[in-house]
Order: sequence, then structure tokens, then C-alpha cells
Amino acid sequence: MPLVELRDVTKVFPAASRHGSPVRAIDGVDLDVEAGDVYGIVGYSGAGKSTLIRLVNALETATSGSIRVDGTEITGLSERRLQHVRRGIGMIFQQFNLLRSRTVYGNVIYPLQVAGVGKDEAHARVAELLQFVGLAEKAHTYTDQLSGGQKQRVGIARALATSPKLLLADESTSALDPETTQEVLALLRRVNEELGITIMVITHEMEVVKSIADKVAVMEGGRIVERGAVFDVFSDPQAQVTRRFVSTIVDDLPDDEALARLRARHPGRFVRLAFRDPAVRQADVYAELVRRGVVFELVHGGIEDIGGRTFGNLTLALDGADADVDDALTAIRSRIDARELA
Ligand SMILES: Nc1ncnc2c1ncn2[C@@H]1O[C@H](COP(=O)(O)OP(=O)(O)OP(=O)(O)O)[C@@H](O)[C@H]1O
Repeated sequence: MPLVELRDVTKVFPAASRHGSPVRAIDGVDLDVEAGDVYGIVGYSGAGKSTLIRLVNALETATSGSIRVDGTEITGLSERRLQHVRRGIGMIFQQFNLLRSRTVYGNVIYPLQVAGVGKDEAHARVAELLQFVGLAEKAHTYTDQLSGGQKQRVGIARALATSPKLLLADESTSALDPETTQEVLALLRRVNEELGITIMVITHEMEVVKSIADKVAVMEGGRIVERGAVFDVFSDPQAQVTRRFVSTIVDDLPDDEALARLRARHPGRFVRLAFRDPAVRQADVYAELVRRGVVFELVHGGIEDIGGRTFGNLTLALDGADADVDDALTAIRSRIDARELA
């Protein structure tokens, strides 16, 4: 059974004014997040990511459809039962949302105090959490004196205080510089791997998805337009919006301008070779060209590593007799995807 299960979920916000129209922020979404997943939810601003997360932790109620969290149907639950469900969900935010009037210790112990956990137990739990996030030394520091990365680590410790099964991260690294982002992502990885906590990460940065997620769903206009294992989606994006996202980190096809520049410099026909299967060696593919006397040059592309698997999208200029190039491409296509660029 998935830890989070959405079935045909819709959320419609009423029109903001008498002449406006209602906003369908979530439109017929199905989603399964399995226990142990790090699930990335990607989309541009307004795609519906935040609304989706707010539905999962019951800060918004769905207009229709079913949402189950850890086996409990949360649509239609009483506020008291919802509070219980929310306790099983931790949340971290872009702006950290820490209490400035409290120290690091005071922030992390806060949810335990709200939950009525005894003093000694709460104290021990906070000490353990601060150790885990590497902030034991900063327990009595006020949060104003912390760096952005340290603040987010406090946010993570606080979110974990009540031992949730699920952690929701809403643009949790968007306010951080690249190096600090990597530190926080590494900590989230440990939260997943060492503590076994399922994480849903909302982001508009593919780098974040690439760094920590196992699965990804791409949202547009309130719908999930594409989903799958991160490697599969990154190496072979289908939807237009996914291609745009992936192109921010994976150098795939040259754009029209770059292609025109390349053509001016290199004679011959252009093909894009997509290497995805570890069993296919580049050398064997190039051998098909060499064998037919087709001269080739790698003019654009890159190799990416995702979770220890590599894929490459390489553009080659092929110079040779048309019949030889056709022949070679037929042989290559029996091994990998090869697309001729018009
Ligand atoms: N409380 C609300 N009332 C009315 N409309 C809302 C409300 N919350 C969100 N919306 C609308 O729902 C749509 C989806 O918004 P949402 O914030 O979920 O998108 P998002 O992908 O998280 O974008 P961002 O990254 O900018 O937060 C938008 O059109 C937004 O204006």
C-alpha cells in the first residue's frame, strides 16, 4: 500500500472576484508515493505543486477525489483526526519559518511541547536530532545568527521531532546558494536512507530532483503530465514541459541557432544519438560508421550520471555518401535511438 495515494483529486478555488472564474489548481491527479520514496514534484510557478502538498497535509481540502495518507482517507476527516494525521507529516519550507524568539533548541523542542511530550523525553529527542543535523554546538544560539543552510537544518530537525513517516519539502533549497543546497540535499538523503523517512520534494529546480529524488512527477496546469523513475524521465523526456526542465541541466539537442552555427562549420548530415542502455558501448556504435567509411565528428552533447547510471545525448555530424550514412543509421538504430536532425 502506498504511503500517500491520490485518486482523481481535484481542487477548485472559487473566483477571486465576481467577474473572475474559479481556479482549477489541481485537476484529476492520481499519485502513488511508496514508503521509502524520495519523490520530486516539479513544475513552473502556478502548476499546482504547493496546492498538491497542502492537500496531502490537509491544510486544504480536496474539492473531489480521494487522498489516503498511511492508510487513512483524509478527505472528510474531523479536525481532531486531521491533527493526528498531520502529526505524522513533517514539513520544511523555503523561508525556513523558524521562531526568531527561540533558540535552535527552542525551535526543535516546540512541536514536542505542542504534542505534550514529557520534558526529559523531549530533551533527549532534541539532543539526538541536533546531533543528527550537525548542530549540537548551536543549541543555544538564536536563529538570527545562523546561516541559511544552518536554518534549514534546524527546520529539518524540527520537522523530524515528532518522528513523522513523511517529510514534505516545499522549495526547501530555493533560498540557498548552490553549495549550501548540496549540503541540505545530502542531509535530506540521510533522512531518507538512515531514518527511512519518505520525502516529497517540491521544486522548480531539476538539479534538486537529480540530486536526491528516485521518482519524479512533472506538473502543468494542475495535472501530472509525466512521471516515472528519475533516470527514465531525464534520459527520455516526453512532454514539452519536461523537455524544457530537463534541458536546464542536461545538454541535449542544440537549439536552432546553435544548430545553424554548427552546420556552417561542419559538412554532412546531423544525427542525435541517445545512449541509455549500459550494455551498448559507444565504440560499437561508432564502428558502424567507420566500417562504411562515414567520417563523423561529435559536435554537441553531454554525458549525465544519475544515481550511478549514465546516459548521453550526442549530436554527430556525419560526412559520407548518402547510401553509406543510411546504411550505418539502420545498423545503429538496431542498438540505440538515432534521430536525424532536420
Ligand atoms: N488560496 C487560493 N485561492 C485562489 N487561488 C489559489 C489559491 N492557492 C493557489 N491558487 C491558484 O492555484 C494555482 C496553483 O497554485 P500553486 O501555488 O499550487 O502553484 P505552484 O506550482 O506551487 O506555484 P509556485 O511555485 O509559484 O508556488 C495558481 O493558479 C494559483 O493562483
